[in-house]
Amino acid sequence: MIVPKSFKNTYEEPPDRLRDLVKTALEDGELQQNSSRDRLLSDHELHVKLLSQGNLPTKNMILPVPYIPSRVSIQDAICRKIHLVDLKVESRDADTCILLRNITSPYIYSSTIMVVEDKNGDAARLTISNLEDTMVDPITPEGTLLAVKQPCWTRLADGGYHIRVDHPSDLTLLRSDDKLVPSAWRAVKEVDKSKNVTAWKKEGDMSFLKKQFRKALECYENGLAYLEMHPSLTSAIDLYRKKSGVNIILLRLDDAIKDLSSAILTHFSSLPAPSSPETLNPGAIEEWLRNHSTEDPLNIATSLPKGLKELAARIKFDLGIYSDTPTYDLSLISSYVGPLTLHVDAANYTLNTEVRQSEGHGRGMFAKRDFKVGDLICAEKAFVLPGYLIQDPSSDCLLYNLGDGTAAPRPGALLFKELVTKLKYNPSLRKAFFDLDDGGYWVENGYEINEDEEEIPVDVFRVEKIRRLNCFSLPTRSSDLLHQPPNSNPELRNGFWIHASYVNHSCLPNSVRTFIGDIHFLRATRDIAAGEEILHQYISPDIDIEERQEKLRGTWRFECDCTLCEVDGAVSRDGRQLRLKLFEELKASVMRLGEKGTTVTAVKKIARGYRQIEALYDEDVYKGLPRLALVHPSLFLTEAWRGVKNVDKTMEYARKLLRNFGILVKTEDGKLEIEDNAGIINVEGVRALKYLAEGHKSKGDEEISAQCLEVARTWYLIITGSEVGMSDFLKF
Ligand SMILES: C[S@@+](CC[C@H](N)C(=O)[O-])C[C@H]1O[C@@H](n2cnc3c(N)ncnc32)[C@H](O)[C@@H]1O
Repeated sequence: MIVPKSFKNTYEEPPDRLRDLVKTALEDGELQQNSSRDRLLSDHELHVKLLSQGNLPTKNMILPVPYIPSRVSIQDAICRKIHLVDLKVESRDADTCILLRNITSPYIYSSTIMVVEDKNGDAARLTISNLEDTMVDPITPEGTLLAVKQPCWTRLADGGYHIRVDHPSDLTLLRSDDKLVPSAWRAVKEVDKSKNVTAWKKEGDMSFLKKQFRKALECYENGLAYLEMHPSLTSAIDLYRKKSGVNIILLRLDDAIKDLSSAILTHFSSLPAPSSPETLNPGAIEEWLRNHSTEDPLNIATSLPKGLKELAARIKFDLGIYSDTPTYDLSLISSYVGPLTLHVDAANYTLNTEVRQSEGHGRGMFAKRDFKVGDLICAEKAFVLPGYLIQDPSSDCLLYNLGDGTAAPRPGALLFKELVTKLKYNPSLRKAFFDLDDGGYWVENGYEINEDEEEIPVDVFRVEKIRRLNCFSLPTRSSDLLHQPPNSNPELRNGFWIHASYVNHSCLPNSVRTFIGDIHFLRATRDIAAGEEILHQYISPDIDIEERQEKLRGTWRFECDCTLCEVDGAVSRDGRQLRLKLFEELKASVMRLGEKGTTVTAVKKIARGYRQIEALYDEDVYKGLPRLALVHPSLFLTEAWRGVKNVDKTMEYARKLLRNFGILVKTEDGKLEIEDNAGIINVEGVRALKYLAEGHKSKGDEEISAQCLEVARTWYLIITGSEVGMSDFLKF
């Protein structure tokens, strides 16, 4: 087929044009003439052809103006069945549903697009958004029967209309024997009766190797159907095991549990009579797989073959195993993790923290016991952390939210899609996710919260709200950040941790979060008493209080009320602006120096500028608090004095650097003392301690030097999550 030169890809929607459409779409509600069937089909064919030729743009995932998912069941009598001729422009009725049949091979890129027909033979374009789908293993191959709830004609940016499905629960794939399916469509595709179980298994395995996971599931199911007529326990165990493994890959843990449970029951029924634990039934096995513990009260695992035991362990780790000891082999975990291997088989440790109402911050996380500086407060495996190669352009995508005009780059867009997929296929995991802060979205949109609701619907707009308010940005391993060249801006991943989502923000935190692959560690940066709220920094604080409050307001809709914000906020506007002006001037001088190279005279000039800013901080007011406008200048001066080998000045400015983070260091009577340790612990602080250790050693104060290094080691662990690379980092 020749693609005409004038061809325009109207399947990849330009967000700017859609944004304009959103603004003008309000007057709608009329019936609309659709394109002809022939035109739709030829247009579709061209798009599929173009896609198969490669040359793919960045994926634009688009969330339109929010609407609530339909809550009626398609099987309910109140759910009115309508046809394509009944659809109205930009107007949806939550009690309606349309039955459709896909008559094309789908186009799968930013979304899944196909041409469908209804019972009357009318045709239309259907776009399914927000679901993981692939051309090699499409969710809706040609011939698929679908029911779409609350359908409406949605305007396309380049003219024309389509039915657009955003909420996964508004779409149901129908089996051909479903009573809703019109009789004309019931010409059931006969299962190939000539195939025996071995043939189905083989075909399933081949599909699996070609990454056609859904096809593999279908083959294994056909194999199991064959076994109903020709029973074989060994084959049944094998097929259930394979299905369970495929479901894990597809993130369908609820289904994987059912399959594994069937495999285990079949296994026990194949053994001589008393081998099976007494009260074994599907419920008991499911309970064991979901008990979040290594405990096995019914002693199921012991007599399982290796394959089933491994699957059980995989599922248990994916659902989270909770341990009561904070013991982790950090070097080993760290050595497993790489750009494509984020998954770590490690247990969660959360029992010494609890979530409860905090004062003025909504819910928060609280200490249930005392923690010492450096202690692990909690550790948790990710709910979702998408794996992809950061340099790989084929995973480039953006998520446009037309409702609030925001756009999330690749890390957020991929996290959103994987969250929607995981929630869609695992109703059992929805409650914990949807309990999180959605910024009031659901209530504001009139959705009644029903605690007993059996199946919480997956509202994609709500998922996105929760993602934005609760996700973390992270490197593959926190220690990787220490090895980045200065001023480099590496792309960070976006991941989701449920327990950690309850930690509130403070610019003066008492904990620091780190990541090794998909495990999150939170450590105490100072001693914390039982009952205290655990706080970390959502973002490192800007020097300018207005800017930092603006950032917190913009993303999280609150203003920080920590002591630093209180004190910074009490400085007059003129005073703050003078600080900023001097800071900017000093920064420009440092930049100019960078071009010429550093001399002692030049460093002294910067030190004068430093003192000018320092004079603007009232030491009584800022006692024990960070002086953020002095952090970068003191950092520069510490390195500069070290560069010209002036030990005393290096130590003086290293101490000042720590002071500017709110950490007072005294080295009197041959002892290191860290006073008022309420400040901010980060890599610069660790480096400052290392320089102090180096300086004291060169002066023969071995003991203080060793004490500085000891504190530096604890801080290194706090900020990277492990000891990996510590001795190299602290070497001098
Ligand atoms: C990641 S959630 C933290 C848990 C949340 N408090 C809850 O009840 O689920 C982020 C939200 O918590 C609230 N929050 C966090 N830190 C806060 C603070 N320092 N002051 C006021 N609200 C805060 C804000 O509403 C923010 O959008």
